[in-house]
Amino acid sequence: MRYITAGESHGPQLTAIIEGLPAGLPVSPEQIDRQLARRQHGYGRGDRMKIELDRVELLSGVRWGRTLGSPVTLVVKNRDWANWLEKMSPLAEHDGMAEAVTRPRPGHADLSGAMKYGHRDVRNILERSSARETAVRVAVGAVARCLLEALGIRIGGMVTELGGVCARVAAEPLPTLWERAAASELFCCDDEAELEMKRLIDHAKASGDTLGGVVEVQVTGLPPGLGSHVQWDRKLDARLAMALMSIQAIKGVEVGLGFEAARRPGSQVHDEIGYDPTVLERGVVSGYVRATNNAGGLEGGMTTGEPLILRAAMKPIPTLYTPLRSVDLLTHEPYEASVERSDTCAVPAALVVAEAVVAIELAHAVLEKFGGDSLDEIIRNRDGYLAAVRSF
Ligand SMILES: Cc1cc2nc3c(=O)[nH]c(=O)nc-3n(C[C@H](O)[C@H](O)[C@H](O)COP(=O)(O)O)c2cc1C
Ligand SMILES: C=C(O[C@@H]1CC(C(=O)O)=C[C@@H](OP(=O)(O)O)[C@H]1O)C(=O)O
Repeated sequence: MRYITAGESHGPQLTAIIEGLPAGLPVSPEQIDRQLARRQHGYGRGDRMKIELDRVELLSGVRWGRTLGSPVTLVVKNRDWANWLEKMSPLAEHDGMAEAVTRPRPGHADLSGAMKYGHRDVRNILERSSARETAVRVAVGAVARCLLEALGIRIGGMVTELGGVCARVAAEPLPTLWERAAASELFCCDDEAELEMKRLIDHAKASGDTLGGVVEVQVTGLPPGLGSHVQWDRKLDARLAMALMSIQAIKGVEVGLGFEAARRPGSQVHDEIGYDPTVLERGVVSGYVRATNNAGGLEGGMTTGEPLILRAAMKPIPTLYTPLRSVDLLTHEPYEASVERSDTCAVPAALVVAEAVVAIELAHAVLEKFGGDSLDEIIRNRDGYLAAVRSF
């Protein structure tokens, strides 16, 4: 399975084409719109989210609610386009530099992109580097989720840190934590920490500053053996890390214990292996059991069958309403950086994007492992494999 996205932040629409999905997969616009709405939610976002009401249009590859096996085209329209018809026109009859953005924002793609592509108007870079693109990536992720859910694989997550405030995550089953996160404005499971996070966002907004944070994505119901140890680009941990790092403003990824593993001796890191045949009676896939899951569900680039635990660190938003120092690209004189309408904090939105890219990578890994051109064929292949694992 592969996909590509296209579209500018203030252009008419965002488009994605997904190739390689099996036939017979139930997909509905409602399932996709639910994820799009989650991405728009979240305390600390700017005024753009008051304009947009993201909805998907399914333009190919789905008929009567099921995939055909042909490429699936997804479109999310930009409502803001109506306000940018002139500034974003594809037609040539415009004074190129009249309203050019020429003071690159530190931390955004502006300066490197302008030098690389030879644009003096930074808008030609920021339109595509903008995280508006993540709207359609979340739509692709929602389709990937449809495949995973058909196989009993569930994805959720929460914001675990924001502006330096850490949430205490109680030792409760994941579905309970996911429900609690869903009820919070910041997708946070710790009410006390959430209040403090909101206070920090208010303060940052009032002072023209911005905040980042950490999101955690969890996945349950995975069979052991997705991904492979045999080649660098088949290792699932590497592929998941790349997917997460591809999200705008993500600067670090952890698997399981993550960086904490580097600080502990092996005896306090690795998850000891036991065998308990009684778990098979409860429908658990394999009799091999682990008392801990410090590995976060991945060993040797393959799933272990334990829940997948991934964290991604988001830097603070680069556009500051109290701008940082920059230089004008036309005069080379020092100036304050340009101010584009902006979010104060988008960590909750980044969680939804992180879940989406993890879903996409896992759907890819499932299709590699179980092959098949239709969902039924994938399920048959999966069941054959699970029978082998059960008696292993
Ligand atoms: C959901 C989301 C919303 C974002 N909103 C903004 C924003 O309003 N203003 C801004 O300057 N950057 C925003 N960013 C971050 C920039 O898009 C990002 O920092 C920029 O593309 C440069 O890429 P890099 O940070 O990965 O190096 C957002 C990122 C995400 C994931
Ligand atoms: C539009 C979205 O996020 C945008 C991401 C973004 C950036 O620079 O990344 C800058 C802002 O764009 P605008 O100036 O048009 O408001 C955000 O609103 C979105 O998430 O849908």
